[in-house]
Amino acid sequence: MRASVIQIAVNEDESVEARRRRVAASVREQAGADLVVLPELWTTGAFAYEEFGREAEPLEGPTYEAMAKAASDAGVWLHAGSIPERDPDGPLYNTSLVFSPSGDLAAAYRKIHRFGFDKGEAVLMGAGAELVTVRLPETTLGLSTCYDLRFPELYRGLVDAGAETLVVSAGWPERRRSHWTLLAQARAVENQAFVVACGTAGTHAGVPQAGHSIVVDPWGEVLARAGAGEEVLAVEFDPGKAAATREQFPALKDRMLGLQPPRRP
Ligand SMILES: NC(=O)CCC(=O)C(=O)O
Repeated sequence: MRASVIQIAVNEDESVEARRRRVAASVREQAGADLVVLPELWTTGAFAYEEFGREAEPLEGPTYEAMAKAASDAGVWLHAGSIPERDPDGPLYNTSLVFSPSGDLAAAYRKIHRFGFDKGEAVLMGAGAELVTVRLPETTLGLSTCYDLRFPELYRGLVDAGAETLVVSAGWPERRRSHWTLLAQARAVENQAFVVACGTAGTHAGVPQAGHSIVVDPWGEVLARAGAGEEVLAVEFDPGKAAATREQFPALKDRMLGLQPPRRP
């Protein structure tokens, strides 16, 4: 299976429309790949909180249109990263879109864990409530977004739903780059799954981005790693390795569910 991870630079000197055109062109250049992955909130930047409301789109808005067309032009499965979605009946959501090679929407995932504690995304956006998997011919994707990476139970839920390739679409800051790499490898090892983690480059809202998108195999080996700048990370892997690893080293079968909390003295 061939995957292209497009690590986009999100800088404020480029308009959203210009970036949308540039990203669509980059997706088209990936014809021949099976899966293309984009980062979180690449229209605005994940930390450009003031832009969320201004640039929010309905689900089937301009980014949806451009990415659906790019997916069908290239004939690839496209995880188009996430958009600030304006739900007509509710709040904003940080919503990832996945398109099939014919340009049809295969899945939409509303980010479950919002970043910012008592500000930023955590107060500006609503929380998703549903795990999302997508069946591709070669593997089943489990979807997640950025801060979700810190919550292992989400990935266990995705594994229980059949995921063998965990996609993380992110706008992770440089300041916590070591966490990004460590957690991507941890999620791969503990879930015996591929992790395809795509971040942003550049600086927006004064927050330098980590870049360093990474693809990890179910044994925790790093198959490919990007640098700090804009880059397309192309990687080929055998998706069957997830099932093989789970069979040869069946640690997932030893999970002890429903543990009791410690008894109070
Ligand atoms: N956009 C995000 O979710 C940022 C997450 C982050 O900075 C962190 O977990 O650290």
